[in-house]
Amino acid sequence: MAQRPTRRVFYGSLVHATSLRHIQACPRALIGVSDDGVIDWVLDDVDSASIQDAMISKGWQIEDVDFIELGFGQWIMPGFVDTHTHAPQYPNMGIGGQYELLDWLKNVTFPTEAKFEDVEYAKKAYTSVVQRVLDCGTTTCCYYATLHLQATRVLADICHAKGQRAFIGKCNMDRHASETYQESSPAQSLADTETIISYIGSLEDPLVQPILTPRFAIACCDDLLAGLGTIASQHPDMAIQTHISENPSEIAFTGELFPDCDTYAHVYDKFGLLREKTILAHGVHLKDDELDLIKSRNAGISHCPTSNFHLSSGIANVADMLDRGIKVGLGTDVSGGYSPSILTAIQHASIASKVLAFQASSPPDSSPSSFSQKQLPLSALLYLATLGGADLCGLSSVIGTITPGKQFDAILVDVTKGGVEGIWVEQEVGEELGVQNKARLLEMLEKFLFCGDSRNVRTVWVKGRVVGGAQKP
Ligand SMILES: O=c1[nH]c(=O)c2nc[nH]c2[nH]1
Ligand SMILES: [Zn+2]
Repeated sequence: MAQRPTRRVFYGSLVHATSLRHIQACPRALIGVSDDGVIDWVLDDVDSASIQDAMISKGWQIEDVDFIELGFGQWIMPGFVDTHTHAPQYPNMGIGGQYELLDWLKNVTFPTEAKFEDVEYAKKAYTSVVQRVLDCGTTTCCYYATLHLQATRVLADICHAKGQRAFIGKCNMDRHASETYQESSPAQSLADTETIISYIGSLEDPLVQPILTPRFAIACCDDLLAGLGTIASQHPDMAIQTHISENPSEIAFTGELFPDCDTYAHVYDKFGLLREKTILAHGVHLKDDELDLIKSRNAGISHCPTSNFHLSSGIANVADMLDRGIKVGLGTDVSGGYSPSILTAIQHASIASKVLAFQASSPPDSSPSSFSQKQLPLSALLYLATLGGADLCGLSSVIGTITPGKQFDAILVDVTKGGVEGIWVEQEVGEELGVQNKARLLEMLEKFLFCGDSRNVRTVWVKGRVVGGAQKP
């Protein structure tokens, strides 16, 4: 029996942000994806009559491939990268907004996370969390788990089985949490960290990687942070995630606990935890010298605007970070944030930048290369949600754009009525998408980013494998 072809060719629109300032919109692209999930070639503007010839020019025959033709109002774009979320907090989404951070942790979050001691509960909860995140179009996700070793294994197993690209972190937290939800000692925390690193390695899945996860400086004693610094030095390529400078009371308490450190960022630096692939969530109140330090260490920020608004933390000055050349990605930060979708983070990142712009006391920098005191353009929003997030995680050569040699982590978006009932886009009589109307494609993209939801995310691929979406083929 003839083998089913697994090479795929897509014909239709392609949209991606290749930099903070540039969106490439190709209304009639032809994309060849190899059977190993790697993008083999991309042709920018192909007339429908020339498809066969174009494929032959790449050495591909139409009979040997799955050929997928997109309709009007549909396009391929890179999957989203969520650079900061808490898998065990999904049961709490939408509640607790009356609190600020430290009370919210005590009253809402720690009691919920404590339930993940029960492995059966973890299996049920994490199975639905990971599928929900995938269906939102998030192909790469940086997950905080809880402090529990077994439940963290479960989260890694589920990402592995479902095919999500994921960073999985067992939380380190040996103080200032609660009697029933706190690790017993730094030694225990470090031993469990070594165990989870080995366990995730044993899955032999390049998509699923461990990430060191000191919860935040308040929750880790000096010995624990020092031990994590040692583990980090033994694994120079491993990613690290933590929280920084989210809320004034948190910053003040951190200062009391680490009187020898000039700033919050210096605490992590002192213990060797500030380096390339260190993902610092929030960074709402960072000072100049901290930003300099973060930049000099090549670490970056996960901007979590939904959470920053919901827990009344403040507004992170992303434009300033970008002007300084600091890496920035977006994070949903569920359940400080109340949405699992990066689309919501995009919308709130836009609002946050507008609020800062209209509150600014001086006129914006007139240089076109500066983002400061200006609203973030669509290109920057899309970049943060895709390639910027990938860069923060050390994956910019692997994912984040639809480029030959990268892996096909992508979503098929549909903003037509055929996709979902509602608003959306009507094709005008005689209207075709071609090079002459890229603007129409960009308008549809904008509509999706600001009013879309998971119903518009029709299919989701990670490394060429279908892993989610509203209408999986
Ligand atoms: O938004 C946050 N969510 C958390 O779970 C957390 N823990 C420490 N600091 C935190 N901030
Ligand atoms: Zn968080």
